[in-house]
Amino acid sequence: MAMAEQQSNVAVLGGGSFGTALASIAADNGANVRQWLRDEALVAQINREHRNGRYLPDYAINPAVTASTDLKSVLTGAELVLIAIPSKAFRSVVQAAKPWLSPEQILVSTTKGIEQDGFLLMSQVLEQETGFPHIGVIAGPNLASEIADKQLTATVIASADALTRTRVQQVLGCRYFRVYASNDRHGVELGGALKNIYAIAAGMAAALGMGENTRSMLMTRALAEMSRFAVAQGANPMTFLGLAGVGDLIVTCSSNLSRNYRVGHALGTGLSLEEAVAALGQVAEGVNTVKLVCAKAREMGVYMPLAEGLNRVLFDGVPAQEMASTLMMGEQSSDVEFILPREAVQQAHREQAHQGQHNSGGCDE
Ligand SMILES: NC(=O)c1ccc[n+]([C@@H]2O[C@H](COP(=O)([O-])OP(=O)(O)OC[C@H]3O[C@@H](n4cnc5c(N)ncnc54)[C@H](O)[C@@H]3O)[C@@H](O)[C@H]2O)c1
Ligand SMILES: O=P(O)(O)OC[C@H](O)CO
Repeated sequence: MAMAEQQSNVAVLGGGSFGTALASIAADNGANVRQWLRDEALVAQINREHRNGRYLPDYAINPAVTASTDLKSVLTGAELVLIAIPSKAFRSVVQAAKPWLSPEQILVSTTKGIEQDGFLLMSQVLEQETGFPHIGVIAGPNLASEIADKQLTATVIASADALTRTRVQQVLGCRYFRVYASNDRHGVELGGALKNIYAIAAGMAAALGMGENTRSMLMTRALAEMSRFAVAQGANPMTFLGLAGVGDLIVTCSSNLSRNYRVGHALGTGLSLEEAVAALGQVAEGVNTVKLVCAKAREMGVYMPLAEGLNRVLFDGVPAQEMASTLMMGEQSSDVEFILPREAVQQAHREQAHQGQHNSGGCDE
């Protein structure tokens, strides 16, 4: 046993790649782990072969993980409940689990998505459904297959509740998985959800043959845009300097292991959205997130040219090649607006124009 101080009972809801990877970490760390999933055949395979042939076929699962389709037996006696269910099904699974949840338990969402009705993040859904005090989220640069391969990885547990932060650090922190703490739950959760949008754009840019300068510009301006949105939603901008902000953005915008990146790449090669999603065969949360975030940004008056550009490519039939113009036609404003506000740059431009000293700044080819 690594850092866990006492043997704990952990429940994982979800039989996908991340749920399976987290279940195995907790078991590697000495916990009793029970994993809930709906598919009887997959349950049998996990228990018999210690392998999840549907989502992580190439990796061994710690034999201490026991899978079941029975929510009651999985949840009863669990100190920590990790929920790794796509956002569209998250609430219904929490509702089904509710009879066996209790206020003493620590409930942690690992899902990087947004619920359409009310623009709710998954920890808010947990709060609404249970009203329990120990609620947190896990987010960070965490490609499930790399974790399953025991590649050195770090994540963030975010909660206003110190017990939640500490216990998750103890239960999951081990020689290949580091767990850093944050009390900005909203910022960390938004970071995880928002970066999926830009991972689609990055996959698309790669397929279109754009260079490293372009990729760097895309990721950096994405960081400016997502932190602008999150701050307008009440998050702390400093959170975006951390693993759940720039950390997750880097990995998801750079890796073919990311499902969001792969959807973008498929779009960039000319597939339609339906074809790209069908080819993936798994959930890419960013497809839904971009629609919800653009609607919310318009409502709040938050400037998000990259997300808007991607939204048009995904849903309005605009060719993927036009993503490039989204990058180049937006306002030339402040680099880091938490240092030099956008409004100050805009005001200076207006004053220059007013004095007739303004140069169009355009450059042809
Ligand atoms: N895969 C990763 O690398 C990774 C890493 C970090 C976070 N996440 C986040 O974790 C969440 C889950 O990801 P994943 O990779 O495990 O997803 P996945 O697509 O691999 O699997 C999701 C699981 O949920 C189950 N499911 C779907 N609808 C359900 C329903 N109505 N009722 C019960 N179960 C249902 C599926 O059968 C599957 O077992 C996602 O929101 C993702 O953003 C994923
Ligand atoms: O496969 P994706 O695109 O859902 O991304 C996985 C994780 O969020 C990376 O941290």
